[in-house]
Amino acid sequence: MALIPVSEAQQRLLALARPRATEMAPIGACAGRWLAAPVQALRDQPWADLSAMDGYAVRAAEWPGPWTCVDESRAGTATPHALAPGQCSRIFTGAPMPPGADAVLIQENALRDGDRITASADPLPPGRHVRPRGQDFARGAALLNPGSRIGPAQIALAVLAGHGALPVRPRLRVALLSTGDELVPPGAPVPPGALPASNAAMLAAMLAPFPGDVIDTGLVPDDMDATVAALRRAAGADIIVSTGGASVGDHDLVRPAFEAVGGTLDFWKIRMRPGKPLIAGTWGDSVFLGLPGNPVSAFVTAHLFLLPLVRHLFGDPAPLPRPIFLPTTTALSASGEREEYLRAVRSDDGVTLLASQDSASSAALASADCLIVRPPNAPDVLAGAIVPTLPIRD
Ligand SMILES: Nc1nc2c(c(=O)[nH]1)N[C@H]1C(S)=C(S)[C@@H](COP(=O)(O)OP(=O)(O)OC[C@H]3O[C@@H](n4cnc5c(N)ncnc54)[C@H](O)[C@@H]3O)O[C@H]1N2
Ligand code: MOO
Repeated sequence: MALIPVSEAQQRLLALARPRATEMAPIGACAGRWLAAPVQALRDQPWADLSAMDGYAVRAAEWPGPWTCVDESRAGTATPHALAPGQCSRIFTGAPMPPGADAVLIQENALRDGDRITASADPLPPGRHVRPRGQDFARGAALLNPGSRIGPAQIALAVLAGHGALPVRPRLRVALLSTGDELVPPGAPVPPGALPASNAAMLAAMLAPFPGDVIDTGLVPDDMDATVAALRRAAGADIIVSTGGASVGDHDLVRPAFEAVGGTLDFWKIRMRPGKPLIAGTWGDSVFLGLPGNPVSAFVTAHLFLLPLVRHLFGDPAPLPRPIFLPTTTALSASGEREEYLRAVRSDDGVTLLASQDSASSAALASADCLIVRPPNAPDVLAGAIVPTLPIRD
């Protein structure tokens, strides 16, 4: 198969995903998801003209008083009594204005003598310290659009609008397979020839912000039967992700095992560095992604393919990472025929390439906070040139 360009591979991968049904999720389970349908206000907010301050509800035209204080309105009061001319009501923040009152004299500006209230400062314009009914939103108003991300502020708005659940895509099930005879679990003794398996833990951390379950099917030896069995354990997940065994060596069995279980390959090998041997296809309702084993390759391909696929399955209308454009602080040499994703760090001066660009250099990856994107066959550029950069850390 010819190497395919990154952008084409991303589009093809997203097109493999089947649309998922919408569910109503309790509001406490909605953070980090995307709305699947519009959200309208089920009520007026505020529900009535409310006081914004603690003080006295008065008729502004009667300033500076005196008023006779005849009642009290507090948050929770449903039907405050109407005021006659010359009357006022004690009122607290969030309480409904009594009919007849149109302003609030804050208590710091009031002189009180028994029930007799007088203003001590500043004329009161009508509407002073009053939040009119529906000022925030009116019943029926369109508040949030489909495709918008649900964060803390959107949750507050939806709750105030009367919602206890929101329409979203269901939690995602992602199964992980780590292939390689050499792998031992994190923290286990590492005999000669062995390597701690870091990819599954890294991918689980990358997936952590998204609601769902990560199913780690464990370490899979480089053996056809074992790889097939691991894929069967992963069956039914929305996304199945393997790492390692994606390339062309005798022990790279992921692609043949995927085809042996009945998976349909869509593409293999991308014109990118690192990450060339990426495999993508479908198996039943699952999307399969075979990432390369090198930790940096696995990270970069997860960032460019797995996370956009996850966002797409949650209904994000713009799931692909968006570059920002920064000056490079050093000259960059010409790139080869593959698109390059160079590990780099950002500062006030721009973006600086890290010394090690080896796709096995986990230390360089851990100090990087962005990737400089070099298009295929890009020429040398001098320090100061503006280059597309993908942030990889919050
Ligand atoms: N003759 C060729 N050789 C290679 C090619 C090629 O085109 N022709 N491609 C190279 C590229 S590019 C990459 S990337 C690697 C990745 O290939 P694989 O996906 O088959 O990965 P492995 O060979 O299984 O492992 C590579 C490397 O990563 C380590 N590894 C594997 N799994 C994990 C894990 N879970 N945690 C941490 N490290 C892991 C593994 O021990 C190897 O050192 O192939 C090139 N070869
Ligand atoms: O594409 Mo590989 O990931 O360069 O090392």
